[in-house]
Amino acid sequence: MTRASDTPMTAHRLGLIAVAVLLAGLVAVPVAVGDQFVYHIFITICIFAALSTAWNIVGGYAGQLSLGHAIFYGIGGYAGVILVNLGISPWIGMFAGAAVAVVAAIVVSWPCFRLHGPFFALATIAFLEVFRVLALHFRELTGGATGLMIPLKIGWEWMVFRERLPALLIAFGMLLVCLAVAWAIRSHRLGFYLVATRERESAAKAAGVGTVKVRLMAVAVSAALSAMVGTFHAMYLTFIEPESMFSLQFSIQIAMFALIGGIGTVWGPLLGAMLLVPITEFARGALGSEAIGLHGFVYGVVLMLVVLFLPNGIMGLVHRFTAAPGKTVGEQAAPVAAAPRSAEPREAGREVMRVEGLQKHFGGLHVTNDVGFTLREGEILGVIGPNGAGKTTVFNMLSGFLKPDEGKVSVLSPSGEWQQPVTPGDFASIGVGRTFQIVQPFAAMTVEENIMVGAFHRHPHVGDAREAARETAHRMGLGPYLNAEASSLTIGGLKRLEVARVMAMEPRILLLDEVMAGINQTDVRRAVDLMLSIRDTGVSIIAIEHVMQAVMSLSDRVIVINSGQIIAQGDPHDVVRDAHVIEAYLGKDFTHA
Ligand SMILES: Nc1ncnc2c1ncn2[C@@H]1O[C@H](COP(=O)(O)OP(=O)(O)OP(=O)(O)O)[C@@H](O)[C@H]1O
Repeated sequence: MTRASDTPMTAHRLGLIAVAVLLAGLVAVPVAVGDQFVYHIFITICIFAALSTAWNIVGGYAGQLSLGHAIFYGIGGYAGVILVNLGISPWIGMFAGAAVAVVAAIVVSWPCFRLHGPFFALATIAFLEVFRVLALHFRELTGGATGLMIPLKIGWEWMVFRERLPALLIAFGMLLVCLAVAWAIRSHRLGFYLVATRERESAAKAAGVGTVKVRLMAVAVSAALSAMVGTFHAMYLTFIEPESMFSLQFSIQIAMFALIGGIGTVWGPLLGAMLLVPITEFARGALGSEAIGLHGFVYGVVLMLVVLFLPNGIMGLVHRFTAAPGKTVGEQAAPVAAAPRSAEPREAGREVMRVEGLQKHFGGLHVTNDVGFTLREGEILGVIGPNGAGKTTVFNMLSGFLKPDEGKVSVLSPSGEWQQPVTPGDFASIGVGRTFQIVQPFAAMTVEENIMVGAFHRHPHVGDAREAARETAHRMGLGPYLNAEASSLTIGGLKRLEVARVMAMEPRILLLDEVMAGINQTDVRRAVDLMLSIRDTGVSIIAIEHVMQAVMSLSDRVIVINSGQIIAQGDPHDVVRDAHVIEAYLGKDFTHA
C-alpha cells in the first residue's frame, strides 16, 4: 500500500541525491578534465554560487531586494588584501573582513529597512556608491583608483597557488559553508520568521516576531559570508580596485543567479550560477574581445525566459515535477474538532485587560473617542457597530499596531502584575493574540508552516513547534491540509488558518476581527463552537463581528461602537433592544426578526 507521505519523502530523497551529485560534479568535472580554463569556470561557479546563496538569505528569505551586496564582498576583499600586505594571513583577514562587514551591514540596513520594494533597492545602491567613493578617497589604505596588488606569497597560508586545484577546493568549501548556513537558517525558527516577515509583516509582528531584529540577523549573517568569499576571491584575482570590488553590476549579477535559480530557496542560487556562469564564460572564451559585455546580454535573455516561463525560477520547475498534488480547502472542509460548549454559563473570572479613555485622531478625523472597558478571564466580549465606526482602530490600539493619542491599555501579566505593553511584540509576549479583518496568510508557506510561526512563540524548537502546529491544525479542522500551500485555501480555510496561527501562540487574550465575515452558515456554526471551546479553556476573547447570529450566541457581553464612541454595552439581549443601537446599527428589521 502506498502512503500519502511516501511521494514527498521519495521526492525529497531524490532531490538530496541530485544536489549531492551536482556538488560532487563541481569538483570531479574539472579534476577529470584537467584543463586550466575549466578549473577557472568551476571556481567561478563556486564563488558566485556562494555569494548568491549568501545574498539569498536577505534578498530571498527576508525579501529585501539588496542591490548593494558588493559592499560586503568589497569589504572582505580589501580587509584580506590590506592585512596580507601587513603580513597577516587571509585566513585571519577573512574573519576581520567579516566582522567589519557585519558592522557595516547593520549600520547600512537599519535605516534602509524602513523602506520597501524599489526604495530599499535604491537605498542599497546609494550606499554601495558611498563605499566605492570611500575606497577611492582613502588612497593610503586602499590604493585608490590604482588598486592593490597581492604580494606573491604562495601556499595555503596565503591562499595563493600555482595550481588551480587548491583554489577550487577552497571555493568549493566556501560554497558548502554558505549552503549549510542557508539551509540551517531556512529550516530553523529564524528562517520561518524571515519568510513570514517577507510575506506579511503585520501578521508576523502579531505572532510575536521581532521583524527588524530577524532581518538584521539575516543581513549580518549574509554580510559575513559575502565578506569571507570576498577575501578569497581577492586572493584568487591577485589584484583589486574599487570599480570591481564595489560594483553595481556585480551586485546585480549575484542577485540574478538567485532570481533565475529560484529566489528564497536553498538550492536556487547554486542552480542559477551553474546554469549561467558556464554559458557566459564559454561565450567570453570563444568570442574573446568581441564579446565584452556579452554576459549582460546572456543574463538578460535568460532572465526574460525565466520570467515568462518559470516565474519561480529553476526550483519552481523542479517543484512542479516533485511536489505532491495539493488539496484545496473547500467550503465543505473537514469538521472542526471543537469541544461542545459547556452547558452551564461560565462564571467570568478576574479582570485581565483594562482599556481606559482611548482617543485616536487621523488628521481631522476623530476615530476613537474616550473608549474604555474591561475584559475578564474566560469572557467573550462582542464588539459591534456600523462600518467605519472605529472598531478595528480600537483593536489596533489593543495590540500595539497603533499608539493611542490618549488613554491606556493595561494587561494582567501571567505573574499577576498590570503592565502597559507598547509594541505588537510586547502584546504578543504578554499573551495577547490577534487576527486581521483582511486575512494575512503567509502565502508561500504551507498550512503547517503558517501555524508554526505562531507556535514558535511558545516552542522555539522546530520539532516542538511542528507538533504544536499539527495539534492546533487538527483542532481547527485543518488537519488534512497541513501540506497545502496557504494560497490554495478558500476564504473559509484562510479565516480558520488565521485563527489557528494565533491559537498556536497559546494566547490568554484573543482578539478576533470579523473571523466569520464571508463564510457560509455551516462554517459560522463551527466557528461559534470553536470559539466557545476556546473560551472554555480560560482564554478571554474580544470579537468584532457583524454576523449577529454569532454575536448573540457567543457573547457574554456586547459593546456597541458608533462614530468612535461606545453607545451601549452590557448583556447581548438588552443591547439589541437599545433604541440607540437599533437606530445606529441594527435597524428596525432586526428587532422584528
Ligand atoms: N490609517 C488610517 N488613516 C486614516 N484614516 C483611517 C486609518 N485607519 C482607519 N481610518 C478611518 O477611520 C475610520 C474607522 O475605521 P475602522 O477600520 O476602525 O472602522 P471599523 O469600525 O473597523 O469598520 P469596518 O466594520 O468597516 O471594518 C474610518 O473612517 C477609516 O476610513
